[in-house]
Amino acid sequence: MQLLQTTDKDFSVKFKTLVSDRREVTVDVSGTVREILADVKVRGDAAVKNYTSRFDRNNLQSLHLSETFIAEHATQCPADVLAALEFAAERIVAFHEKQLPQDIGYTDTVGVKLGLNWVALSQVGIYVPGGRASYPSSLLMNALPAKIAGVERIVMTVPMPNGEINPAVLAAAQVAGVTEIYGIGGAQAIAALAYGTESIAPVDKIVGPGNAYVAEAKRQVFGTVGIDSIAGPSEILVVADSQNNPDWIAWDLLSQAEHDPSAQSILITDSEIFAQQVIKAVEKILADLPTTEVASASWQNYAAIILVSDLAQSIPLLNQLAPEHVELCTDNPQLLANQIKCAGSVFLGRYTPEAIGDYLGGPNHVLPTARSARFASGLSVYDFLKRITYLECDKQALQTIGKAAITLAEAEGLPAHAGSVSVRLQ
Ligand SMILES: NC(=O)c1ccc[n+]([C@@H]2O[C@H](COP(=O)([O-])OP(=O)(O)OC[C@H]3O[C@@H](n4cnc5c(N)ncnc54)[C@H](O)[C@@H]3O)[C@@H](O)[C@H]2O)c1
Ligand SMILES: N[C@H](CO)Cc1c[nH]c[nH+]1
Ligand SMILES: [Zn+2]
Repeated sequence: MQLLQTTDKDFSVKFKTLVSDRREVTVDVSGTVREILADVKVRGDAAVKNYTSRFDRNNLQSLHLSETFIAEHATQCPADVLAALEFAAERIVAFHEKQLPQDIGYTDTVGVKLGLNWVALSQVGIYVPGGRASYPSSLLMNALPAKIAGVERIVMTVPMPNGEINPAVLAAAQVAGVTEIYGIGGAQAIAALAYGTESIAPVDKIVGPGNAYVAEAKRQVFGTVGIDSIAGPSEILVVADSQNNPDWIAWDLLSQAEHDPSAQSILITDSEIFAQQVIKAVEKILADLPTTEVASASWQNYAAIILVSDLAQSIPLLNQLAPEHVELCTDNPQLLANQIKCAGSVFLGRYTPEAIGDYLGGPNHVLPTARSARFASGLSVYDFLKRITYLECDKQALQTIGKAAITLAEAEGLPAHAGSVSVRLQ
């Protein structure tokens, strides 16, 4: 963990380093992924089975999980977990339904009819990670917006290390209404979704988080299919005054650190005493945290505390860092929130821990990381929609706007363009 102070002489140099620091896996997986993709493209199911046996120690007879398998395993999900999944789904659906956009249609002053229609993608693949941990919450966050958008075919892949699967994942699939599920993961699952195999029909877009192999595979199949953003290691930035309970803030910082050794937690505060209290609280929690190995590595290597003289100074710093999650733990959080330009998702006040957003706040938890919040947004219903525009001129409308089109076509040296308009004006 590093402590920076805006009054330090070398603050701007240190802050620049913090902003530009790359935390992604340094191992180059692109060669391995390229080989896996090429193999699956040629050998289909046989290649997928081969990699599933090698990387997940799972000798699948069939890649597809049968209705009976899904039902039998889903019933093993504890009742309280199922109830929580259903509660989460209701809240996620309620928020995402409000995102459905309106079509546009109007006739302009010269009689041209114009329109823009939103159309759902036909078939999408959702990748649910399952290597080190299982993520039923990510299944809901990926599948429910697709359902709301109106996607007809939602295909899910989830790895099953040693042939095992967390029943909560299959219960979440039932809650979200996902029925076409394959027990595969990694680059081989992305290849199967993008190119298709004997048993998996290809999709048009692949969404969902995953490890370095999954992320690289998504990068390499982009173009053959669409993808969402590449969601890397988690990040949290907490802006907190000294009126906060240091324990609460320590738990918030560690909630994202425990995801990945490359996760990043940052605290911006105007009180040095409070900063020291948070550091102590983090160390105390880490001593007993079951996920301490991962969380400690993240805290030691990537955490930062920035001391400012006034919390208003946090805004330009925050906008440069463009973090995945921001917590504003102050009395009047809206004042700061209004000035945020670059962040994935913002959590306001002392009673909105980011973990609520990870599970059931309503907004999506698949968010831009590694400063991509400068230009990207979290997963939403829009990721599963396309736009098609419409235009209709009648004879009179074409007379009015056609001449200028002919002039522009001639200026571009494209006589067939000019001709296709002028023949209709004669
Ligand atoms: N941003 C989000 O919304 C969000 C949500 C949940 C999880 N995550 C992140 O997703 C990631 C999940 O990673 P994971 O590993 O647990 O599961 P995963 O499902 O992404 O990866 C498991 C797969 O990786 C492949 N693999 C493993 N080692 C390999 C090797 N040596 N060569 C080739 N392929 C190999 C295997 O095929 C295996 O099936 C974590 O980084 C987690 O933080 C992000
Ligand atoms: N915080 C993660 C996204 O950065 C999402 C998640 C899933 N489960 C718990 N958390
Ligand atoms: Zn989380």
